[in-house]
Amino acid sequence: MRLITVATCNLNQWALDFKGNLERIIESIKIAKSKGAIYRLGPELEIPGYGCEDHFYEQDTMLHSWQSLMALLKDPELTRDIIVDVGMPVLHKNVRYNCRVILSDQRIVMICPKKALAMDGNYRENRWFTPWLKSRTTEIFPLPKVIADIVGQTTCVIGDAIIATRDTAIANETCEELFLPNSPHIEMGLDGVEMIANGSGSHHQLRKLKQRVDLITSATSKSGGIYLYANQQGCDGGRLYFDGCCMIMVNGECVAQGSQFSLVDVEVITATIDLDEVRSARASFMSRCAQATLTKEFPRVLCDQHLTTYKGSASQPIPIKYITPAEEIGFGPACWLWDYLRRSGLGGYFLPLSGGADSAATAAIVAIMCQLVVLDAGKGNRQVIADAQRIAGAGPDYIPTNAKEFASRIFYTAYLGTKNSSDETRKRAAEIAADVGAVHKEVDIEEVTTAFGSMFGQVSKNQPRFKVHGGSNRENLALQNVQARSRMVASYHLASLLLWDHGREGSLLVLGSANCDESLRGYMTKYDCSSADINPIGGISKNDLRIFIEWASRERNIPSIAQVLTATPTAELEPVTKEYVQSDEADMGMTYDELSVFGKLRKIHKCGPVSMYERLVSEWSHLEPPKVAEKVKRFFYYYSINRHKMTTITPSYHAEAYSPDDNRYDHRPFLYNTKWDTQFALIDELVQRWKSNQLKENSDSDSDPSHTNLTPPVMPLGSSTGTLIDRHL
Ligand SMILES: Nc1ncnc2c1ncn2[C@@H]1O[C@H](COP(=O)(O)OP(=O)(O)OC[C@H]2O[C@@H]([n+]3cccc(C(=O)O)c3)[C@H](O)[C@@H]2O)[C@@H](O)[C@H]1O
Ligand SMILES: Nc1ncnc2c1ncn2[C@@H]1O[C@H](COP(=O)(O)OP(=O)(O)OP(=O)(O)O)[C@@H](O)[C@H]1O
Ligand SMILES: NC(=O)CC[C@H](N)C(=O)O
Repeated sequence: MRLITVATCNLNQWALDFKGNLERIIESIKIAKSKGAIYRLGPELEIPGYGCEDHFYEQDTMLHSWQSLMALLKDPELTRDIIVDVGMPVLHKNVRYNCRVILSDQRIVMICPKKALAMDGNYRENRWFTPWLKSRTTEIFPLPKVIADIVGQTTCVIGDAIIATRDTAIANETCEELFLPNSPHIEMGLDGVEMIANGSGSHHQLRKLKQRVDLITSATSKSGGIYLYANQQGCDGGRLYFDGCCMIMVNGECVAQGSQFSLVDVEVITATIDLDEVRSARASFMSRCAQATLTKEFPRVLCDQHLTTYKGSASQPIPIKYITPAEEIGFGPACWLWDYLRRSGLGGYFLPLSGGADSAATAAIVAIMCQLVVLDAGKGNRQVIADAQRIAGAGPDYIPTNAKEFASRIFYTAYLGTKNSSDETRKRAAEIAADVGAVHKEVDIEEVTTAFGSMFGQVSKNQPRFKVHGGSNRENLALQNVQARSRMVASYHLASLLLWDHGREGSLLVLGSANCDESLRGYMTKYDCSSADINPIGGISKNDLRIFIEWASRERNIPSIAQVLTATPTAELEPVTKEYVQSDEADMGMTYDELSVFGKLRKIHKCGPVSMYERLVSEWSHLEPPKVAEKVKRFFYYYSINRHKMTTITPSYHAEAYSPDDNRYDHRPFLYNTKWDTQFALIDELVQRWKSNQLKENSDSDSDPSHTNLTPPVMPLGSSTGTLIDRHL
């Protein structure tokens, strides 16, 4: 047995919070050492924080990063008997790299720049960094004088190399590199690297953890070896929630796993691994050995440390813990809201609560946040207790022990009724607020909207009417929108005064609750309650929210929210008559299920109108192509007339791959030709072609007595012939 004890962590870093970031790094090193680890891995760019974005251009960010590194090197204890692997940006020959810096015994062993940058979806690393493209090449890096003065070392190695200790070989692979078809761990593993250290900055997305775990499992089961995975955890200043889940895997099995969602700022996990297990697995895998002998060697940088011991016992495999999407929606946004609140310096949240599904889900997420705070306070988490005391405006003796009681200090809701509001939604809102412990107000905003009516009377003799009263579409929309917009102004007014009214300092953050699907369709009033400070559910589809509501009502002690599942979603902006009750899906001209499909095809599968039509003709076999064409065209029409609303959409928690958030994720124009002339003309041609084929087939079958199948077949994609443009040319 040759045992090695290693540590990795989840750190809740915050962009540009150099002091806090350094404190958390130091704490993680101390914990790792106290658990006997000889290697400590931290998240990607942990020194300045992963999300510095354009601040990476600033020389100040470099300067402060070196200052933090200097602090780590200055204290002889921190790097004694342990290899410390930290992430920071490094400028080499006037080129900026996203690097791992390897420290040992107050020396810099080497600097490993990231070789493949993350550039899709939310990631734009190539905007600030250059990948290290010189495979198996190292150069001399002259250390800044301040560092050289401390460590007595003037240069170190930078580049694509392996760290060779006296008894093993270790290499870095940074975040995105794990996701590549040709990951560094493949060649490095073949070249004898026994442990890969991956410091990541990887964000949460619903159902994504499995992909990450599968990649690490496959990396270590195919080639054998140890894999250390560290991640940022929390909101580091943007829309993303980094979901931790630090892990240690050996030969395809997990031996330690950290939390995915947590309020703990520093979480260190360790495992003791028998290196002989790795050696034996590899050396008996004969076809791998043959490949290994052919592998071109990487440069090795020596680190004169002995990492293994013969004493102790190895950690045993554990099952990987996955949670359900409903739990992910509950815990991810709740942790994000907590980080946002404590870091914003404000005194709590305000939510306009309508008694409908979306604001009910948002209220439930705040309730779960309060539950997590109470749970962590109960475990003695001093940071959580201190933050809770400050936010709640309570004294040093206050310890939150009851989630509803804590909510009553930091969560305010209001039902903002007009004459179109129903008793049913008003009652539901009050019950939900009581269930989550919020301070709830009922405010009548009818007078405010009437005042807008009088204002219009000053400029016109015409008084707009609702459609049900004989008004036009335009009048109908204007009368709806003034109610919705007044709610937004009322919300900010209440948020700025409610704490004052309760004799407390500060003000509240306004929560928005537009979901991903209605944003995509633009079924919302611009600058209404969708224009809030932040929105925990803006990246979540209506269907997932329903799953979440069902779970939260059952498992998180919020029974009243279950009522919204059976209620018809309605904006309650139009008068109810005997013949008419406003309903979301009827208004939108499409169902939430259909919207989810359109959303995924548009964003994830990169479909324009024609490809979407073609895909859906084959997937929606219950509909005939003319119906599919109508639905696709309707979707693109509404999507494009409302796209401008995405430019001002409230920043929301990114949770869904088909999020339409224009600001960071889904970059598109916001002024479209909403006629889509060319695109819709081709769809019409394809429909025409289908109709002609139908006629032909019907007439063929009429003349063929053996043909008994009367159901019109759906034409397979690309099988059509004719004189029209062939899409598949
Ligand atoms: N191309 C363009 N670029 C930039 N801005 C553009 C624009 N076209 C219109 N606009 C602007 O956008 C305005 C139209 O958008 P907007 O005012 O939102 O109004 P609009 O989209 O016409 O109506 C809002 C819709 O949301 C529905 N809704 C449903 C459920 C809840 C709520 C709610 O709020 O509670 C609302 C409501 O029933 C209605 O159908 C125009 O008046 C103009 O100011
Ligand atoms: N009567 C109301 N009182 C308070 N807030 C309201 C009211 N009506 C609407 N809102 C706010 O405006 C937002 C958008 O309204 P909309 O009718 O679109 O609701 P929704 O998206 O269907 O959500 P919900 O299911 O919460 O009603 C709501 O989520 C809520 O925050
Ligand atoms: N920082 C990174 O390289 C992250 C990229 C990676 N694809 C992820 O989502 O986890």
